[in-house]
Amino acid sequence: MRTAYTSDQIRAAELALMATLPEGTLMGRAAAGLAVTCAGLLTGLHGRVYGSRVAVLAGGGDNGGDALYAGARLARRGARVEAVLAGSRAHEGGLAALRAAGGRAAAFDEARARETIGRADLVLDGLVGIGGGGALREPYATLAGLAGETPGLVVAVDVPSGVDASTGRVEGPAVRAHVTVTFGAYKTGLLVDPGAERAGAVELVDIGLGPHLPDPDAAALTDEDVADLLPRPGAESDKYRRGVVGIAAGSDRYTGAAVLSVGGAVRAGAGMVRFASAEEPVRHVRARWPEAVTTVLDPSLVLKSSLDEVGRVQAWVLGPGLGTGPDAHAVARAVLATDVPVIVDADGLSIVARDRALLRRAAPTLVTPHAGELSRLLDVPRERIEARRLEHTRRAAAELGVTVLLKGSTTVIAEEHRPARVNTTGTPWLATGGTGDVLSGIAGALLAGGLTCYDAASCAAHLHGLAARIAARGGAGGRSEAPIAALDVAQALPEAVRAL
Ligand SMILES: NC(=O)C1=CN([C@@H]2O[C@H](COP(=O)(O)OP(=O)(O)OC[C@H]3O[C@@H](n4cnc5c(N)ncnc54)[C@H](O)[C@@H]3O)[C@@H](O)[C@H]2O)[C@@H](O)CC1
Ligand SMILES: [K+]
Repeated sequence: MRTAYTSDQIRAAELALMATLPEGTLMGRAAAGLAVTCAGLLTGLHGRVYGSRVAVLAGGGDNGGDALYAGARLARRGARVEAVLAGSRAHEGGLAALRAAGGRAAAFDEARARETIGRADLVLDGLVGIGGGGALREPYATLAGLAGETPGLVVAVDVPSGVDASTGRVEGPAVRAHVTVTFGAYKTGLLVDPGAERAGAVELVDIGLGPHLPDPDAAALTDEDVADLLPRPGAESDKYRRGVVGIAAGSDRYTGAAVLSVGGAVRAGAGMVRFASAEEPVRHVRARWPEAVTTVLDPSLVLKSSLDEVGRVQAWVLGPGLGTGPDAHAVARAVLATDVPVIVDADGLSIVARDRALLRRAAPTLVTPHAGELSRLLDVPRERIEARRLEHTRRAAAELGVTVLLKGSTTVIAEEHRPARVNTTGTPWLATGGTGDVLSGIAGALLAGGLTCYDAASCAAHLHGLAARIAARGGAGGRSEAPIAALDVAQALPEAVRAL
């Protein structure tokens, strides 16, 4: 598991560790690790460090200190290092080390900074780290913009400047790095968009913080974690024990979403799928997935909140293509009145946004909105949600008393009193119609298989992203990606499980 922390958590751990070590030890470790990564990148570019040009953007705090000390190490290996000092003061020790190693440094001057950055092979962003707050002020903002114009590689020190290390929030100009070298532990803002996207590849330098770290603020599952969590059939298993998932989706008007959700559940390893809906979607599901046991719902029974005719299930998926009219509302009421875990997705979310009381139930509930749907659930503008994804996912979990999976560029999962989970798999090709319906089916299968909402959501997102990548590459070994359809994602699920 990759665990991540807020700035405050990191700072507290650093203080505790620092108290046990001679002054300067931590910065020495950080700068040494940073210099090794930069030297590796420069060697990759030119075959050597000697003679390469490095621009160090140094803020007034310790983040600038790290960058200046790393610059000094590169200068000692023959790099031509020039530092742009952005603050009214610079880290004294770092600046002296850089100068002693033959590097140059001067206070910010726009024309000169443009020239230095414009000819650099590598720009080291040491403007602000975990001490940053709010939008970058001048001249930091200008320098963050100039870093975007360099022909060279951009390496962010600890976090890309302009990205909030605790949340991934970006308010104004921010550095876009090829590589971020982060110290001691991952910061949550490096895993959550828009910060994650600004960070590029993240490398962790161990500075000995481990024993001082508290419970994480967020975590990302690895393939191994998902392999361990995934319910797998044993010799004793039969279809009932493996988990029966009920899917209440589709309507005479929308049949595709139902087919995709059932496909996700079948391919993710449900013991059995019971599909309940109107006549037309039932016909489509039977034609595409003969494995599913189908029931045409009698509206009068649903109105009495009875789903007895469907048979026993261990979890329900509610919503894809369901519609939002009175019949759909009755189905939602009946499903949410059951005593098993329920995933509410798509139209199901529109229904509960209008009738929040439906979410007050004893059994666990997982909601899987995208930003627009979460905007309706929380009554917060979509743009605010996009800019502060983690914060709003947590808020929804607390306010609604459910587990929340927010879909999007990085999928975030929140449940009260648990670290947020951040998904790291996927491909931009996933942004296509119907993939969310497949996700609901996968999560349903895992929930019916016995996972909690929190684990089912995290594992479903992981597998979904992995399957999408495999589908886009035409197989686990493929190198370049191509467009995919939602059904391709469902079809690639077995290969994703095999690849874990
Ligand atoms: N505390 C420690 O033990 C260690 C800290 N390290 C480094 O130290 C960093 C934290 O250092 P600091 O606490 O000095 O803080 P930073 O250097 O991250 O930021 C503080 C500086 O940024 C300026 N600043 C803050 N917000 C700004 C904004 N919006 N616009 C413009 N300027 C802004 C402040 O005026 C101050 O000069 C870490 O990110 C890491 O790089 C590492 O050396 C490892 C050890
Ligand atoms: K930085």
